[in-house]
Amino acid sequence: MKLVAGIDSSTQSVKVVLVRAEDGTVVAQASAPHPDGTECHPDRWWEALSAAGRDLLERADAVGVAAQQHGMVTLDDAGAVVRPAMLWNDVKSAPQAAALVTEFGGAQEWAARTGSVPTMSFTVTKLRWLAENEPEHAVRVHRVLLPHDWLTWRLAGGGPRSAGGDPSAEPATDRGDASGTGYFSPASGDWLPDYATRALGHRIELPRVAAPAEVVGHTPWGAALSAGTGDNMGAALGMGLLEGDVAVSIGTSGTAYAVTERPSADPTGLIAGFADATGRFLPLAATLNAARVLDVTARMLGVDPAGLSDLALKAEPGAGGIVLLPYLDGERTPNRPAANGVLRGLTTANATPENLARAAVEAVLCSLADAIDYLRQCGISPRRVLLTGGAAKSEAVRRIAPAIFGLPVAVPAAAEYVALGAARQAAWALSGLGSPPDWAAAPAEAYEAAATPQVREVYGALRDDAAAWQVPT
Ligand SMILES: Nc1ncnc2c1ncn2[C@@H]1O[C@H](COP(=O)(O)OP(=O)(O)O)[C@@H](O)[C@H]1O
Ligand SMILES: O=C(CO)[C@@H](O)[C@H](O)COP(=O)(O)O
Repeated sequence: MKLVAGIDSSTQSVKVVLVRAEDGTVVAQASAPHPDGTECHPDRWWEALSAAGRDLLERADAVGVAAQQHGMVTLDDAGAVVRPAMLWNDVKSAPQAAALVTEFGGAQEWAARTGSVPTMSFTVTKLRWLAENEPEHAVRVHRVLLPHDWLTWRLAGGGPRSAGGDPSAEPATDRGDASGTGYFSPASGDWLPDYATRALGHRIELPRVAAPAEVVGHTPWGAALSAGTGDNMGAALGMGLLEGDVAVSIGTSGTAYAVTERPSADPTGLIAGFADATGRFLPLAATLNAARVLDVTARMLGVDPAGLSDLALKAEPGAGGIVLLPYLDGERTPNRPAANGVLRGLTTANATPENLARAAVEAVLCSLADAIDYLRQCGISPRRVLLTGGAAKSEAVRRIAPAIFGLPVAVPAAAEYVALGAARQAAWALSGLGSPPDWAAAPAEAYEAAATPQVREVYGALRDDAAAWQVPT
């Protein structure tokens, strides 16, 4: 019996699953936390992976890594990390994003060339930030990798000699994760090296873009390494998204995405035109404020996640007139890097823990309902939503989601879908076959509810009221 391991190196933690290659049955799994923040030294990911993967990875015949997208891992000519990676949720490069859009021909041109109009999440904007703010680091950058590329390279023995690695090992990436850099064309599958050069100020080495089922190297114990991918592409492969399905993930980020046969190029920038991990495409809207909005609301109310859910379900739809705009740490979709959260409609009568909890759940879901609408504007017609991510464990989120989305919601059985997608890619690479192995779709719990468009209307009025969310400068 062949075993494959899948890794999800996400913002808050790393998860490792060991599964049977033939049918995807999980044999063992483990996780370890990552440090909090919007920058992280890649060595911390390696240490967490080493802790969680102990006793699992070495049992695998093949390993695949999926990881948080966009993070900028800078290496010098000896393969050493130049500075901590700037992550997708780091908003420092918002001014550089706006400048690059203008400098490289405007939003239409960016969408046509790269599939996306870059916000501060995209790697290219972080390159420009580095050039402008840390020239002493910028000048040392020889190679730029994404989090999953770097971890795959380390698993293949790559790394600086000081860490026992081989700096000359050739790194690889896949078209899914490459499409979040801002210097790659998802439609053609080629790097756009001039974009990276112009952003940073000098030419850099980029990883080879591997085919979806390629073996890109081997671990020291002989396991095959698949190309790996970004976490959202991993989840799409792990869940086996079908035509008509829109996946909504509520983790550190909120995402809504679908698998399509044709590339997308949205000049409004609301939809990122990513590639997927199978040779198709993954148009996606990503928000910065998702599960953490629920975390901080629970903390304010002095309850745990289950307590927040209980409170929210005791309140009526519309939270007694309280509405929360959840752009707590600036927002990416829509592009409002300087926004903060806004709570509107508090009265002495409605200011209860129940209504505050409900307002937080409705806020996160309304921002993701907007994301689903942006997908519709790109020609996607969702028939149901597959709800995943850490906050999909919340009963309130599950029960309120169909009312806010106006769509049936299916919650696949609790599992690490990003890590399972990485494992499925590894099993595919191991098989040498033309398509991913047929693993049975996970059973899903169905949730339906009467739509509450009035909740979205009140939310939409606050979202569109710039005077309310603009922070005075
Ligand atoms: N029962 C729950 N109710 C609400 N939120 C939850 C629950 N369980 C976990 N979460 C939240 O899920 C988030 C982590 O989700 P996850 O998808 O693992 O994140 P990421 O992949 O971005 O690191 C945390 O913010 C955590 O508080
Ligand atoms: O930036 C994006 C997608 O474009 C995020 O979805 C990241 O990929 C991080 O995801 P999580 O840590 O929330 O899983």
